[in-house]
Amino acid sequence: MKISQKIEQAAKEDRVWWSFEYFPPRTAQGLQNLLDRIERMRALGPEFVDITWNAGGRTSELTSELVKTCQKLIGIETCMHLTCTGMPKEKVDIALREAKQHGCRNVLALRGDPPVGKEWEAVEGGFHYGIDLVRYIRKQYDDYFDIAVAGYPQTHLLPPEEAALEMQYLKDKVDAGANFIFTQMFYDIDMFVDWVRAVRAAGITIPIVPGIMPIQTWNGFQKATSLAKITVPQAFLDELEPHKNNDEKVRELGTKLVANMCRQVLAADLGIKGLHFYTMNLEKGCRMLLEELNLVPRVEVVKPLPWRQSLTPNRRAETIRPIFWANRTRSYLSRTENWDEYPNGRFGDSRSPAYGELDGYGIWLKQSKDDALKLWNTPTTVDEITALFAKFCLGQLQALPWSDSAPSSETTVIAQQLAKLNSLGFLTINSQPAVDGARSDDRIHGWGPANGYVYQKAYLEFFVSPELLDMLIPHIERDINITYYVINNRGDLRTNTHSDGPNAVTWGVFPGKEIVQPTIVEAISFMAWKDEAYELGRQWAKLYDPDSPTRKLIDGIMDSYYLVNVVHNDFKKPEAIFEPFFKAGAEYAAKHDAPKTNGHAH
Ligand SMILES: Cc1cc2nc3c(=O)[nH]c(=O)nc-3n(C[C@H](O)[C@H](O)[C@H](O)COP(=O)(O)OP(=O)(O)OC[C@H]3O[C@@H](n4cnc5c(N)ncnc54)[C@H](O)[C@@H]3O)c2cc1C
Ligand SMILES: NC(=O)c1ccc[n+]([C@@H]2O[C@H](COP(=O)([O-])OP(=O)(O)OC[C@H]3O[C@@H](n4cnc5c(N)ncnc54)[C@H](O)[C@@H]3O)[C@@H](O)[C@H]2O)c1
Repeated sequence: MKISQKIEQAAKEDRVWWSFEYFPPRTAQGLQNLLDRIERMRALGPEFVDITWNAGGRTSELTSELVKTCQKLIGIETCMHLTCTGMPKEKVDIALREAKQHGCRNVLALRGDPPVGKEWEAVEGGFHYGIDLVRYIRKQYDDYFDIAVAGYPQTHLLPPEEAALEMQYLKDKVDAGANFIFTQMFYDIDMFVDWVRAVRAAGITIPIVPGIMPIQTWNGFQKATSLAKITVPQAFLDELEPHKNNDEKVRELGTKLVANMCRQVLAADLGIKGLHFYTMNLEKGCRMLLEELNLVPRVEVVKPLPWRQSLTPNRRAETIRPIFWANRTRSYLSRTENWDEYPNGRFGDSRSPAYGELDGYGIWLKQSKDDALKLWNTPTTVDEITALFAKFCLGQLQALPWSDSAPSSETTVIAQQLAKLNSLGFLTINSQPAVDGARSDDRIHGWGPANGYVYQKAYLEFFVSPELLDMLIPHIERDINITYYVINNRGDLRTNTHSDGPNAVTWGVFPGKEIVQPTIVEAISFMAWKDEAYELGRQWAKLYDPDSPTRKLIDGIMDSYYLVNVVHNDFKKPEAIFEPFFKAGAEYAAKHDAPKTNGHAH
């Protein structure tokens, strides 16, 4: 059924409705689990779901697969996003043909974001703007599909002539045949209301569906709003910031703030009866919001479900559950519901549907070309690169291609050690210090509910040259408490671990709760992350001319360096993780005599 018909029906019945957006997960297991989650979240009564399209098309086949499964097997009305980015006409044709074959009647036509540092460019034989896609779909499929387009309440803040131009573009998309508008997320209700009124004043009459992003964690909220440059009312910050180390509290307060905003949207006499939730593939935040709005019954205690076969085809025949649940298969399904409640992206569980995504649309450097060049200049030697990394760790550089925000406060505890490692040639991109039972409200290390204790194993992740790696490994292997994974850009993996299972590196003990284990290290997520890690380096290189020394230097590093992660499993020895690095670095220095001045590759 078309979404516009559903909207019409709900309006006739004068009832509020809602829908859920999901993105294609990064790993096969994440995908299986997302399907289970979508199926479970049906109980929350979404009118339909929609599936994002990955800019550049890396997981675009997955979008089609997901559309098919939701539409045919889960049996829920589905809207497919489709973008122009990296899509010649033939690929658009395939996507639309498959959508139709699968019974999908709804497409959100978008341009897609430009790759960073670049102007948006159409591929040869492709489309330029969302409107081109709208026209093409109408021409090819007449009115078979409902077509949605994107609207941006934030544009209302632009200078008047620019805002008017954006409004005209929106009007053109509607005149070209769009049936309804999904908006970008927003938190400023006044701005939203003004924008909707302006849309109506411009003669646009089709339904507007507001995009609602639940607030799930402080970091997630910060990242999502800064990436999309979304205005956040001061009242939100005043309420949330004092609790930024307690994600449970942030979500509780964030739910109230966002629910309040939703109530105002529904009450504002705008004719809006529907709310479109950006789930980020997470369940609890949406459920809490719907409960707070009294749209679904409140579930106080999640009772363990009895063991049952999954309805997802791939999981129907499953007899083995992941190692964590080996002895507790009965509670597996209900446990997986909440396993990624506080995703922190560092080394999340690759089985989680929410694994490794920040915006759901793809991986790009977060800086514009100008900003990137200002930050990182034009290094021409390895030493200049290591110096950038060392400066970042010391808090003297705002960002690296792999680290979009300044080091966290807990990183400052090991800043000197990290800076030294970097100057020795280990280019660190991620780390955590060991923590042996800090209070959960600890200013630096704390997280989670009050009156608990949190623990961490020391962790390091870095790029390193083959020669320096060869010197490091024997030192690492001398410490039986260290486990490591080494991978290159071709995907050859080496490890001294003896199981494929996850290694918990962050866990917390809280009153009246099971142990919470938000961060793990495991082979599958490392392998999935590896593509992204090398891709970020490639994108950095591409900011420079193809023949420039900087381009060649960074490409050379991405071609030859290994990506390594190391866990020191004895969390009572915070300094022990650094020792093998200092020894290997000293050995390297002795071999190369004056290592830090000549700038040769390590
Ligand atoms: C609800 C929603 C869902 C989204 N889902 C995805 C997704 O799944 N995958 C993804 O990659 N991205 C997604 N995005 C992001 C979106 O692709 C980007 O924001 C993109 O930059 C704009 O797409 P659009 O279709 O709104 O752009 P368009 O309407 O094509 O506009 C793009 C730009 O071109 C300008 N423009 C438009 N028409 C003309 C014209 N005729 N002449 C000159 N300039 C013009 C506009 O001012 C605008 O700056 C989503 C955004 C929203 C709001
Ligand atoms: N490593 C993985 O397996 C993995 C898995 C999924 C996603 N990712 C991606 O990794 C990135 C980081 O994820 P996050 O949310 O944990 O990031 P984050 O920015 O929170 O960084 C994690 C920790 O590492 C520290 N850190 C950041 N840059 C560092 C550097 N250069 N050297 C040493 N320490 C540094 C930070 O201070 C922080 O404490 C994201 O882009 C995420 O998508 C990584």
